[in-house]
Amino acid sequence: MNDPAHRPADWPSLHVTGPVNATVALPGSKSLTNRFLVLAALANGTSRLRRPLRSRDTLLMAAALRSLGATVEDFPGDDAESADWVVTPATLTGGTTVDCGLAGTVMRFLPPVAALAAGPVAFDGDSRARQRPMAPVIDALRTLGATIEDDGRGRLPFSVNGTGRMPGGSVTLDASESSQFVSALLLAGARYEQGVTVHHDGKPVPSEPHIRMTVEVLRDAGVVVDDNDPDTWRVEPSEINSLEVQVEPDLSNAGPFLAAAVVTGGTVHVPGWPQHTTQAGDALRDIFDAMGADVTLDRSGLTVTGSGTVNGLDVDLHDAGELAPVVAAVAALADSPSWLRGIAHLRGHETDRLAALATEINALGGSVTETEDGLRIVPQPMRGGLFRTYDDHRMAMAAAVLGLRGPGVVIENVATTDKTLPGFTDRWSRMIGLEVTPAAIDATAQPTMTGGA
Ligand SMILES: O=C(O)C1=C[C@@H](OP(=O)(O)O)[C@@H](O)[C@H](O)C1
Ligand SMILES: C=C(OP(=O)(O)O)C(=O)O
Repeated sequence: MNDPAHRPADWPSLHVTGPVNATVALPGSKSLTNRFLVLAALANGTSRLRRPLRSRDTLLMAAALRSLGATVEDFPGDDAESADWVVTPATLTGGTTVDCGLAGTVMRFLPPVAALAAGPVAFDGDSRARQRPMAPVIDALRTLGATIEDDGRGRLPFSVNGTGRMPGGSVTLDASESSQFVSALLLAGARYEQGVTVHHDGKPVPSEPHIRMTVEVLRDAGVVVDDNDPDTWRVEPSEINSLEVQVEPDLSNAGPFLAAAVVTGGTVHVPGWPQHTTQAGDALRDIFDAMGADVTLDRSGLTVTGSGTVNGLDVDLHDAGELAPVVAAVAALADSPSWLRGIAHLRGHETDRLAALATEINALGGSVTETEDGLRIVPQPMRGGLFRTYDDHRMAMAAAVLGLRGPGVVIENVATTDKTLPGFTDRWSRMIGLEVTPAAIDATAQPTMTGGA
């Protein structure tokens, strides 16, 4: 991958000399879409998901559920970009292999579902997925009655050898590396004979809004969940009601677009921003406000207007780690230093994001130091150059933000953004007012473009 001759589609990112002013509509939330798909496949009837996200992570989830026996069909909806998904559950059967790609939600949420299937279900994924932490889910499923064959490393690949039923019960695990370990067991737990009680024992669980999201979608589907005691969640055994839901836009994916307003002194409006949400991306409102932007949420959506100066900030992103790459990019362009804290767990994300951000921002002239649990960022004049993305969609999006202000930033393998936001380069180009043509995404052939609104 480091051999320039073999690098997939590098993209000279777009540099602007004036403010970015745009309205940017975003497709559905990855986290909500994949939770709804799982619950719909376990439900007591046919469900309909409106405006679901169709990206690599959610297409892998849909394909996996199909291979376990559920039907997931396209149905014309009211969103031109994305047909509805109609999901009809069926008795789950094994004898299949699940490709997790690099999706944490697939590799963590589906083994507890596979434990309910009759027959073996093999799990594997991208080479980096084989390094992402999984052991707490594997160990917990064994405690709850599942048989799992693995090589003892507590990582992909492994096989869940289901019998068509799961006893369930109580389990203690350490979810300090990922909230997804807890969400995974809760999502399937209602279908276990004794339900499930999950107790966390360890350093604080990251990404807590994602667990709240899990609890909320379960309750909306009629499942009784008790989360009154700290670090303990109890899901009662019950049916899961079929769903009729509209997926909110992905607020974390709004990050780079809103950041474009912040770093260029422009205005970006994201329609449909929910007034109430469990999405971690909602934290962008406070973050960009603290960085000096004007942030307004009203019925039409969220509007962020950059003031022309960008304040550095000291922020704990433990609850919203997936925002860190874009916030780091904005911080690198700020007028004063920043601390991003509480994000040691990002070392187990799509790549080691702390190392990757420090290495790549520094390669463009920045000054980023990795700390035990985050990043210290001291803004410096930036230069152009290749920004490696390590198969991480959010690294590519962070690079696009840097490229707005510094000409000559080339984003390696920009297609990695397909993980959660297909068509990223088209959407980005439209945002800054460029006509989108097929040639505009033929990265290697194009000079750096200068746009502006
Ligand atoms: O449950 C989810 O949908 C997610 C939980 C979080 O994972 P971690 O708790 O591993 O950070 C988040 O970063 C990820 O993008 C999506
Ligand atoms: C950490 C992320 O994804 P995953 O669901 O694969 O963990 C992310 O999208 O930032």
